[in-house]
Order: sequence, then structure tokens, then C-alpha cells
Amino acid sequence: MITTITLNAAIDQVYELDCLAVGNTNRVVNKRQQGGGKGVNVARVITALGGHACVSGFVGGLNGEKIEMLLKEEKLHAEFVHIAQESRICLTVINKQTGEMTELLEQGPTIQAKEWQQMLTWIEKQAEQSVYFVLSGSLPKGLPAKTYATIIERLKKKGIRVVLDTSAEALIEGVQAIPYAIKPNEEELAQLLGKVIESEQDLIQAGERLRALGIEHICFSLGAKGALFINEFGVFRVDAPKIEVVNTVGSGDSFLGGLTYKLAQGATYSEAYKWAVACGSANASEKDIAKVHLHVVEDFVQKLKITKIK
Ligand SMILES: Nc1ncnc2c1ncn2[C@@H]1O[C@H](COP(=O)(O)OP(=O)(O)O)[C@@H](O)[C@H]1O
Ligand SMILES: O=P(O)(O)OC[C@H]1O[C@](O)(COP(=O)(O)O)[C@@H](O)[C@@H]1O
Repeated sequence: MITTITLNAAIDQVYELDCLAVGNTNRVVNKRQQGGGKGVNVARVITALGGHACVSGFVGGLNGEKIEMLLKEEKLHAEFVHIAQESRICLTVINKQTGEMTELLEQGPTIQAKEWQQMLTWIEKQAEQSVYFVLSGSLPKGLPAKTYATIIERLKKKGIRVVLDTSAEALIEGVQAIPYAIKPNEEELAQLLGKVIESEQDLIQAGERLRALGIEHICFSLGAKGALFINEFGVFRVDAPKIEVVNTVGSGDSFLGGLTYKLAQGATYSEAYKWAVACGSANASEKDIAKVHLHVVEDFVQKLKITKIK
């Protein structure tokens, strides 16, 4: 069983427009809603690949009820902690003319101290039946930047492998607790290092420094370029397949779903890295968020190559 924690769960809403004119009236031609937030998406991918995932995190208000209802419809197993404030909506606006995607992410609710305690209690209980935990997404207000670090420290004491995918201060603090794997994209890596990475050499150096802390799998996802991986055996590159891009929202989460599913299955790291890139790209070629199809992923995996570059 893989448990994913989404402390700032969301309704992921997509608006498709023929054309987006900022400062003008725009008509929406198509609207879709899904239960979302990063960990929810990761669990959806794990389930689509054939794995067992349990979703948790905080949900509240009518939006929270809707998230739970949407996940139930999908038959995703969820055990959320219910909070007083309203869960957020994350909106993606797709401009059909240019293919551009604009994301508007609400900050979300403020978590109360007793709600956080309930979450910690749930995590302690869940740790008895879960070998991997995935901690994903931004932190809601009311929780300190050390929140993920606190969870990682507790789970590591129980021998559980923790995968972390977050941003800003939560990532900086979380890395100090030495999770099993991390997956920053280029923007998150710049936040972590305090500077923009300009060359592959800089990327490798940054990865090796993070690896030296003791993190087993450093995965830098690089959008259309694929990903770079650093582990105890060296530095590896997997180029993404060439695809017709439809919606890249959720590609990072799908990448993480593929990676964690394969690592938890006991696959080799080479297989797991190829499945990660394949799932990210399979997501980018679909309209819906993190609804990958196994046959598409398997087809990409067959075609992908992993290259040892150092
Ligand atoms: N334009 C694209 N073409 C092909 N694959 C893509 C594209 N964008 C993303 N991907 C796939 O999704 C993975 C994660 O994408 P990335 O944009 O790095 O993550 P995030 O969504 O976290 O920003 C990439 O490693 C790649 O496999
Ligand atoms: O928790 P955050 O960082 O605010 O991000 C939330 C958003 O990230 C997503 O999970 C997409 O993330 P990725 O594109 O990085 O995979 C959306 O579904 C969601 O709305």
C-alpha cells in the first residue's frame, strides 16, 4: 500500500477557451472538474497502473465534500481529516488557439492546531500498513514550513520510505529531514538552491550535493526534456518521448506516481525512472489530469532509453 498525503487538497477545475483575452470578457467553451491536489493525482496514477493507494490530507466545507464525492465516483480510496475551513479550487485556463495554460491556484484554508494533531494521529495509524508515503504539494496556512520534515522524521523512524514533492520553504526544510526521494521541477530546484540552474553541469553538481545528504533518488523533472536522475550508481538521463501536448497540468504528479509505483514494486531504478518519464508524458498527451492509460505508458516505456551520463 502506498499512502499519499495532500495537505492542501483542491478541486482541480479546467476551463477551455477558444482564445484568452486578459482584461476582456471571455466565454468558456468547456469545463471539467476533478478531485485534486498533488497527492490525489499521484494516487490516481498509482491506481491506474494497478497499484493500491490510499489518499489522505485535509478537506473542508462544500468544496471538501465535492472532492470526496469526486474521488468516490472514481473509486479512489480516501481517508481525509475534516477541517472547519473550505478546501480550495485550483483553476487551469487553456487557451485553445495558442495551447497556453494559465494556472490560478487558491491559497486554501487555514489549519487549526487540533486538526493537525488529528492528521498526525492518522499518519501514525496508517504507518502500520503502508510501506511508502508520498507527501505532495504546497502547505496550507497555519502549518509551519517544517511540517513535511516533521512527518518525514516520524515515518523514517518506522522504516518507511518517504517521497517528497513540494516547493519553496517546505521543500528547503523537508530536504533537511532526508526523504527517500525528491522530485523538484526546474522552478522548485531554483527555489531550493536560491539560483536558476543554467547548464547540465550545474544540474549534476546540485544533484550530487543533494545525494550527498543521503537522499536515495534525486529526480529533476525537466518538462519536455524529460528528467535527470542522481542515485548511488551515478547520474542518468531519460529523454521524454515526442508527443502532441494537450494538458501538462499533473505531469509532475504522474511522474511521481509512476516512479513510486515501480519503486514500491521492487523494480530496478532504471525501470522506475523510465516509468516516471513515461507517466509524465502520458499525462501531458491527455486532457484529464493524471488519468493515464496503462497501454500508453507501457508503449512509451518500450521506446525510452536511460543513459548514464556520469
Ligand atoms: N511537453 C512535454 N512533452 C513530453 N513530456 C512532457 C512534457 N511536459 C512534461 N512532460 C513529462 O512530464 C514530466 C514532468 O513534467 P514537469 O513539467 O517537469 O513537472 P511539473 O508538472 O512538476 O512541473 C517530464 O519529466 C516529462 O516526462
Ligand atoms: O499544491 P500546489 O503546489 O499548490 O499545487 C496544486 C496543483 O498542482 C497540481 O497537482 C498539478 O501539479 P503538477 O503539474 O506539478 O503535476 C494541480 O492538480 C493542483 O491544482
